[in-house]
Amino acid sequence: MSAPWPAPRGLYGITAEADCGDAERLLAAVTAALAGGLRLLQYRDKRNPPEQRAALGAALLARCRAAGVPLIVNDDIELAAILGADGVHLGLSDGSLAEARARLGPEAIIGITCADSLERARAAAAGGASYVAFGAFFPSRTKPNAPPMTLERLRQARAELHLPICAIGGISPERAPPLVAAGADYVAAIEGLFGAADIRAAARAYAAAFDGRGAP
Ligand SMILES: Cc1ncc(COP(=O)(O)OP(=O)(O)O)c(N)n1
Ligand SMILES: Cc1nc(C(=O)O)sc1CCOP(=O)(O)O
Ligand SMILES: [Mg+2]
Repeated sequence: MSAPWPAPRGLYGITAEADCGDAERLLAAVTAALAGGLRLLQYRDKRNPPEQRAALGAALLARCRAAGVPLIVNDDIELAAILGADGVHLGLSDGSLAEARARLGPEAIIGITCADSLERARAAAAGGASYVAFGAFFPSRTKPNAPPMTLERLRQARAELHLPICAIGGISPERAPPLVAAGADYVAAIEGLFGAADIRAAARAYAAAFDGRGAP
């Protein structure tokens, strides 16, 4: 059964490329993050061929279902459909929101990258997106060319938009609280979470930024 949406506010973990070469390592990392309070998981894997991504995605979905946490597939609408995942995340050069909605159905979680653009977020909201993502709030070693986004624009987005907002880009646990205070419902992290020596402790530290804040 699909996980409920919106998921409670909190940490949105995104799988690290470094873990995607080893299924055991990937599942151990995700299991630790779930134990630490991860609220959403995105399967982002730009290194493996389709068959391997289908196998890893299925294993991740089983793990997420057991924890009641939604699994979002990055970029690939068809893989999300084949897996029966909870949704898909689309950037500027990925498939369209309309195409994803038509393929995945009305209940699917569809997230849209808005970079630093309120205009794009307005269009995504009007087009039926489930959440919008802004970034990069800090320099990201994972995605060094992501354009910068400001806290002030996040506040504007929060004041105007009536759908969940995700913040992304170079976010460590220490950097999460001001983003949450400015209106982020989810903070997305790769390196700060899956690059941590203790992934469960890192997830807990992110989750602490949301203490006292309930559903979006
Ligand atoms: C939650 C979230 N926000 C933004 C992105 C970036 O998406 P995109 O711009 O398509 O870049 P890639 O991740 O595909 O390299 C994301 N994946 N997740
Ligand atoms: C995948 C991605 N998208 C971004 C955006 O700004 O849209 S930043 C980013 C990388 C996030 O990884 P880390 O937490 O390691 O910085
Ligand atoms: Mg993409």
